[in-house]
Amino acid sequence: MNGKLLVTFNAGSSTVKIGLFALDAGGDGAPPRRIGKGMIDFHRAPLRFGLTEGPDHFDIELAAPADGELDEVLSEAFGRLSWHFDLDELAAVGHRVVHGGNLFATPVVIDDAALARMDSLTPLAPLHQPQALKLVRAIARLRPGLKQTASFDTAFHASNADLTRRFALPRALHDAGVMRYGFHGLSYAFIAGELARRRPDVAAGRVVAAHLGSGASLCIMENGLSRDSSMSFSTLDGVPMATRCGALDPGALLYLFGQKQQSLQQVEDLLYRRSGLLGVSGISADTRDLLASDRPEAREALELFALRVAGEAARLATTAGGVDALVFTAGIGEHQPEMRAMICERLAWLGVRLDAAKNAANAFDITGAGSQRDVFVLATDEEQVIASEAVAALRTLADTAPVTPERDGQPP
Ligand SMILES: Nc1ncnc2c1ncn2[C@@H]1O[C@H](COP(=O)(O)OP(=O)(O)O)[C@@H](O)[C@H]1O
Ligand SMILES: CC(=O)OP(=O)(O)O
Ligand SMILES: [Mg+2]
Repeated sequence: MNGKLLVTFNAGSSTVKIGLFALDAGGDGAPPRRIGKGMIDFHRAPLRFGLTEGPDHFDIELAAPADGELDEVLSEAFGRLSWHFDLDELAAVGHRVVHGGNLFATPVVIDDAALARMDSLTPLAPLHQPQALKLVRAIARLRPGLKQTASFDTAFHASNADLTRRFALPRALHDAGVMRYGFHGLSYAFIAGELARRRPDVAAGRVVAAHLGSGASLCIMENGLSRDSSMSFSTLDGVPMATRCGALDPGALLYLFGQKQQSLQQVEDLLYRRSGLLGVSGISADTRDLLASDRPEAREALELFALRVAGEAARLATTAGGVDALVFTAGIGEHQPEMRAMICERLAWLGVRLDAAKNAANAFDITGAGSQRDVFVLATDEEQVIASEAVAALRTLADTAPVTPERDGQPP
């Protein structure tokens, strides 16, 4: 593989997280070493660009680009990177692509055909897929010939049993791909690896990992392999999220379309952007604001979140025939003791007990005295997984032609 540098983009629902990795660390087979990180936050945009140089670390801040400005922002970013690095040293850019459907079970080097297939899954992840693919196309225009890779959220759940993946719909629909996929797989892959490193005894068992961020889901892993998860066909299912509704009676949709004569666009906007914590509280999509509020609607949104997260943990335990440990991760999971306590109180019947002081300190092991399940807090790192998968994809598919530069939305 040529090049010693790797840039990663993790396009989530409310932010794009950027990673800068060195590939020269420790010789062949060593994981990419993170040397920089950054963020485009679409809600709390710093509206400036910066690259702060530490002893061996770069902090990158990018303006949240308005429509049509992405190329300029990225061009500036590559320009600034070139002050510090020879951009010919750039081996690839790795992307998180949320939906791989049943089209992608492993990371790939992106070519025109792969890009078209990823595009075809956009309706199933409208908050995520367009952002990631916009970045792919913008980078193809800016640096034609540079290899780009895609790592899929869905791929980690390929180990789920056929029965688990099935909706109770006619078989033909399942065969056509209408099934449970599961998301946040890059995060769960990182958690599985980190837990195996720190507590191999626990990782070998049945572990419910709760990725609680803007998007939120839970996954039960057995010996590090996904057995079931709360998100399914799209990024709407499972627990309530910042602005997404989580599991909903499909009869409510029939009512909205039929009796209320709502359009597809109105219902999509309602379910993806106006529901969840924002919809229930009417105050904010951010749990920090809700915890700080004394309004009863804020409390109700948080209680509903905790109830549904605990309920999913119990359902997932049924899939695996039990649960030995819980792991909390992502923004809420890593930083919010109050929310972890609310969820664990609802799992007290399972013998879950927290150590209040360790929980308050966001410690790794927050298991309380007499608890029948271990409880942990782990910081996730999706970018590290994207970087490792990019290296793997480049090794196996070294000859793939890179994406043809084109304007957004126009055929090549
Ligand atoms: N340092 C923090 N302290 C408290 N809450 C946090 C912190 N960071 C993130 N959160 C909470 O986590 C949620 C966002 O999760 P995050 O994983 O950062 O989002 P995303 O899914 O966009 O990556 C918000 O509800 C926010 O309040
Ligand atoms: C799949 C998903 O919801 O991702 P995020 O949490 O990044 O929005
Ligand atoms: Mg996220």
